[in-house]
Amino acid sequence: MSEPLLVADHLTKDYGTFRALADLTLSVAAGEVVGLLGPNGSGKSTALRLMLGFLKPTSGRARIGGFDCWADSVETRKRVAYLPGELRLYDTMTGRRLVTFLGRLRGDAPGPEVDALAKKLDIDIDRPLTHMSSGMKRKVALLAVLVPKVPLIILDEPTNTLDPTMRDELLEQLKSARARGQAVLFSSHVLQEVETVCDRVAVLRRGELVHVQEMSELREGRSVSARLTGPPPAHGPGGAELAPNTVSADGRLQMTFRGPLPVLLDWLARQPLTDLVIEPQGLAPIYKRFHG
Ligand SMILES: Nc1ncnc2c1ncn2[C@@H]1O[C@H](COP(=O)(O)OP(=O)(O)OP(=O)(O)O)[C@@H](O)[C@H]1O
Repeated sequence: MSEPLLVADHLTKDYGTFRALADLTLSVAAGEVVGLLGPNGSGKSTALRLMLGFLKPTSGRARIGGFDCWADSVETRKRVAYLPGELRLYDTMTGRRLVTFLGRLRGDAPGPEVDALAKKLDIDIDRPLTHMSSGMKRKVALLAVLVPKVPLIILDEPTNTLDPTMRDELLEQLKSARARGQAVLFSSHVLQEVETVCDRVAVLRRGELVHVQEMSELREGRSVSARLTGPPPAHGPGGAELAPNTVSADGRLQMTFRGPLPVLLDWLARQPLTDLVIEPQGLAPIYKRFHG
């Protein structure tokens, strides 16, 4: 069986005596969207820059399409479109010239999709970049990343400086990229955006991978919060055992339920409730476990 599109294999980076990334092993398959989640300084950008061949690993390696990201960086970069966390654009160009220039560097001639995408992102790409706000420049950079149909898109905190409408548009664009079979790896510290779009989420803490979450597992779960006015129930939904701290001393019920909704509703209907919230299970409790 061939290896996944992107493979990080015990990837480690020290800056002097400081270990910014420790032993990261992670893969991204074609057509998969993976989020790299962690607070400031947890090693997200370092991981992405190692995968792009901008940094030499202290030990371990990363491969894209079977090529080593450091030793064969020309080959690996042909397969990747990258949005850096901090932009350095050629300010004298218009947005259109920049996108065309970057396309030509990889041997593509961007077609009419540039204008369609510019319209969706609500940018005038014929304005010089010097006349654009930082959010507009970021949208031009996003356009340059979304136009080429490369196997892998890597984005470092792509929603930074985007307004909420544009953030949603970007997430839609990432879903479209997945539907075309492109893989996406992006860093973020915003739980809600990774929940919306990712197939898998990798949580970093101080340079270490502390958790990998398949989002499909969470989407099957529901988080239930309620207040009980009577004694705690003897059993959970469908007669299942209840975990010991499901109901606190002051009557607050907090649980996760996986199973058919009617079973949950039937059980809840028989409890002495004054308050009830049922939500899709999100990443928040998992993230809090590592970054509480
Ligand atoms: N060139 C460098 N020299 C020394 N230390 C560095 C260098 N670049 C990053 N670091 C340190 O490595 C750690 C990881 O940084 P990195 O930029 O990878 O984190 P991050 O998760 O992307 O953070 P943010 O969310 O703030 O962008 C931080 O402690 C940072 O200070």
